[in-house]
Amino acid sequence: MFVNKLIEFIKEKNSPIVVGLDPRIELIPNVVKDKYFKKYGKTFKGAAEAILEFNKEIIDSVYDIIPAVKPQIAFYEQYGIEGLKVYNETCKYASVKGLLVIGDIKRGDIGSTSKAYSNAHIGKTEVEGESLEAFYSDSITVNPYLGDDCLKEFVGDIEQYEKGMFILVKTSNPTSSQLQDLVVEGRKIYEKVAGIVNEWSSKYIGKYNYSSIGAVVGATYPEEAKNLRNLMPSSYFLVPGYGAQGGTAEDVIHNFNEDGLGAIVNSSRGIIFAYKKEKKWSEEDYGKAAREAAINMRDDINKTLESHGKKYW
Ligand SMILES: O=C(O)c1cc(=O)[nH]c(=O)n1[C@@H]1O[C@H](COP(=O)(O)O)[C@@H](O)[C@H]1O
Repeated sequence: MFVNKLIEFIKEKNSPIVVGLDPRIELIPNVVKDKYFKKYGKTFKGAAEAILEFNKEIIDSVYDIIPAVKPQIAFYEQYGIEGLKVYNETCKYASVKGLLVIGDIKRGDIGSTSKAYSNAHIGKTEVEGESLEAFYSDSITVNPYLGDDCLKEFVGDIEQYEKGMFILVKTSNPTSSQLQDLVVEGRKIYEKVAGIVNEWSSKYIGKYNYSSIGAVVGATYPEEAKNLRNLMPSSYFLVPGYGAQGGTAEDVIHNFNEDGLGAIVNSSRGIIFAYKKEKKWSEEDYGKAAREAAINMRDDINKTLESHGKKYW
């Protein structure tokens, strides 16, 4: 079951953090880019191959200190088919290195279309009686705004293939309140979504009392997190927004339960492009810089959890 593995990896590595693999070609070191642009020209193929080498070095540098990575598919899609191939190669490489892969795909459509998205990312696609895997991931992000019949289509594959999903509840962006905080029938919309997530979560609880059906709760909304933690006690929270978006360890603390579990905090730019932030790093050191940034983030969150009496393992 996805959530059991996630918890075991978090405990083994003493690390409730996720590294987001959101490559931006303009920030990839020239030593990597130049090689591929020379070989393939300034093309999608050149960009995609540079991204793959970059991602592999990042994964090699952090795989032993984190439980999971989260590639955001948009950063690959923008390079067309070549980008999508590299998305999948990145997911598989991370998995071979012993990491859980959270495919940040944010899908959701009418039921029958959601099923096709589910086949593509956490299930299998049938071709004349053959069951084939399109893209590899252990868990995905899902947009709930089409309602229950959309979510239901992902749940079948979660059960059958022991995968997970994180449903968007309260997102980290500055204007997330514009729609998510509207009050309808006495409750904010994100609270209503939390109610739906809680219902789905409680049907798929693993051996550590957490569910493979989780929620996305932005690090930038600590007050809302307190409320959401109570509304979805068994849901695992994916918490993006630490670092580059301004979220701090203190901000994310309410996403964790008293057992020190219940949340996994993501940082993308802050880790993978850490080499850009300090003069001490040369371009070639981008892997080392990412490792140091991931260790600092892990220690920051662990120290803060301990100071709140929330870490017991
Ligand atoms: O689902 C997500 O991962 C997500 C939800 C959300 O509310 N906010 C958010 O930033 N994200 C993703 O988390 C990552 C944040 O990246 P950084 O801001 O670079 O750390 C990006 O991949 C976003 O798409």
